[in-house]
Amino acid sequence: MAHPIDLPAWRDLTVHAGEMAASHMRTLFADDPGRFDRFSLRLGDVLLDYSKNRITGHTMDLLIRLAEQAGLEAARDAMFSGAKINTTEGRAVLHTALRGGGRPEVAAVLDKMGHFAQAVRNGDWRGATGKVITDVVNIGIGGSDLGPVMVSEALRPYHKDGLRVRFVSNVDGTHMAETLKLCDPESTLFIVASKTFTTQETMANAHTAKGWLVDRLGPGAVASHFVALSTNAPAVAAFGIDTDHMFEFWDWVGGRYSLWSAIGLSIAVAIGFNDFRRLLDGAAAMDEHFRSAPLAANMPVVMGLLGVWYNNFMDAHAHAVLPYDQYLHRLPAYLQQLDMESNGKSVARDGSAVSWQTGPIIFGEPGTNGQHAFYQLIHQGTKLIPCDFLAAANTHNPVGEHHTLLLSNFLAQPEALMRGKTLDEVKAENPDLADDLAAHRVFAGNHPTNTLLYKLLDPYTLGMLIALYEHKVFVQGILWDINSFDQWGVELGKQLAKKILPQLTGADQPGAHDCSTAGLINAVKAFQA
Ligand SMILES: O=P(O)(O)OC[C@H]1O[C@](O)(CO)[C@@H](O)[C@@H]1O
Repeated sequence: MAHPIDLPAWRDLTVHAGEMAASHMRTLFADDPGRFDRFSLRLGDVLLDYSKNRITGHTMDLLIRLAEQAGLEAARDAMFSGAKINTTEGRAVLHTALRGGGRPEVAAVLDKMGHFAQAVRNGDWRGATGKVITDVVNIGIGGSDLGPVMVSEALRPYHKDGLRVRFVSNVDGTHMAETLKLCDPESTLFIVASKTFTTQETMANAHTAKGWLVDRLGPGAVASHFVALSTNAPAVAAFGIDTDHMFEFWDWVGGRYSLWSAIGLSIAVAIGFNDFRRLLDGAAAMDEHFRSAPLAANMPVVMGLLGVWYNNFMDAHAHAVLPYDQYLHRLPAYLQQLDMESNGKSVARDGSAVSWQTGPIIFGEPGTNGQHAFYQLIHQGTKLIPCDFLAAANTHNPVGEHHTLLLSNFLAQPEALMRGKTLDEVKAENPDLADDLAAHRVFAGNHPTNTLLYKLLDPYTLGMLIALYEHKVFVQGILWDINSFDQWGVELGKQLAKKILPQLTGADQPGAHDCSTAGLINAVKAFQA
C-alpha cells in the first residue's frame, strides 16, 4: 500500500487544513443551526456529538476519502476474518470473536467461567478450611490488569455485596503487602492473570501471594485459593496451579484487547456472569456497527478520522479523555495502554521509518477534578488538545443535586472550549478593566471536543464504549499504516532490567553501562549499605 502521505486525499487535506486555519467554530455554528444534527451519531443508548470540531462537510468528505484510499474497509474485513494482520508476530487479531459467538473453544471457556463465577458467588467454591470466598485478588499487569480493573470499577453498582475484588499489578512489594493486609487467607482467592505466564511483575507477585498463603494454610491450600488465566498451560502447571483451574485463551487475543476473554474472570466474579455476558453483547453491537455502517455514519471511523485530522494536519500531539462519570475513573489509564501501546509506533507496516505523526499522548482524569487541575492549559495554553467528554444522562447515585451539577459542567466545558471569550466580551463584563489585564481573561476558543452521552453506565453500554475505542484505535493504525497489535517498544527496558538485577543484589560491579546508570547502581547500593 502507498504510504498515507502519498495518498491524494492526504494532499487535499493538507491544503484544506490551511483553508480551515482562519475559520472559528463560533462562526461555523452561527452559520449552520443544523450542525448538531449533521455531525452527531446515535447507536442504541449512546450518542456521539462531534459537531464541536474544526470541520465542515468538505472536511469529513476528504477524511472519508482518505479512509477509502487507505483501504480501511478491506483492512477491517481482514481483521474480522481472522487474517494474520499482526505481521510482526504472525498472529490473527480476533478479540471480536470473543464476544461474537460462533467459536466453540470460546463458548467452552465462557461456560467454564460462568460456572466458576457462580460457584464463588454462591459459596459453593470455598477456601481450604471451608470458608466462603470474600476477597478476590487479580494478579496481573498491563492488559491483564487495566481492562479488568477499569471495568470492575465502572460496574461497581453491579457488584455482589460482601465480595471484594482487588487488583495487584505493580512489582513494588508495597502493592501486594498493602493488599494482603486487607485479606484473610482462609477466604481469599487469587486469580493469576497472565497471557504469557512469564511476566516478571506478575510472577513475582504470584509467588509472594503463594508464599503468604502457604505460610498460613500449608501447601495443600494452593488448589482452592489459586486459579490461572493464561495461554501457557505448562507454565501454569510449573507454578503449581492445576490446569483444571486454568481458564484458557489464545494467541489471537492481544493483551490490551483481552478483558473479553478469560482475563475478564475477576469481572465475571464481581458482577455475575449474566452481566458479564451483557458487557460482551454491548461490544458485539459496536462490532456489528463498525463492520456494517457506512464510513460516514460509523462512530469508530468518525472518531478515528477526527483524531487523524488534528494529529496530522493541525499539529496536535495529545488527546484528553475526560469522563464526567466517577465510575470511569480508570478509563484514561486503560485507554493509555489501548491507544499508546497500539499506535505508539514509528515503523510502517513495510518496515520503513514513518515520516508522519502516529499515536498521540493520551491523558485524562474524571471531570470535574480535571477542571481544577489541567484544563487551564487546554483553555488558554499554546497547545491544541482535542478532548473526549463522556457522561451518563442518568446516575446510579441520585444524591441531592450532584448529578445535575456534574452534567452542567459536562455541558459547559465543551461549549466554553468551542466558543471562547473575546476581548470585547471581557470588556463588556468588566468595563473598567485595563487592556493588559483584560488580555489574561480572553479565551481563544475553537478547541475541538467530542461528546459521548449515554443513558446509564450499565454493562451493555460499557461494552459498547470500550469496543468503540478499540475500533477507533484500529482505524487510526490503518490510516497511519502501522501494526497496532505488537509492542516491541516494551522489550528493551525488560532486557536491561534483567542485566541490572544481579548487579543490585550481588557483589557484581556494574559493567557495560553508561556512567549515569553505573553511578546510580552504585548509589543505590551505597544508600542500602
Ligand atoms: O499478560 P501478560 O503476558 O503477563 O502481559 C502483560 C502485559 O505486558 C505487555 O506485553 C507489555 O506491557 C502487555 O502488552 C501485556 O498486556
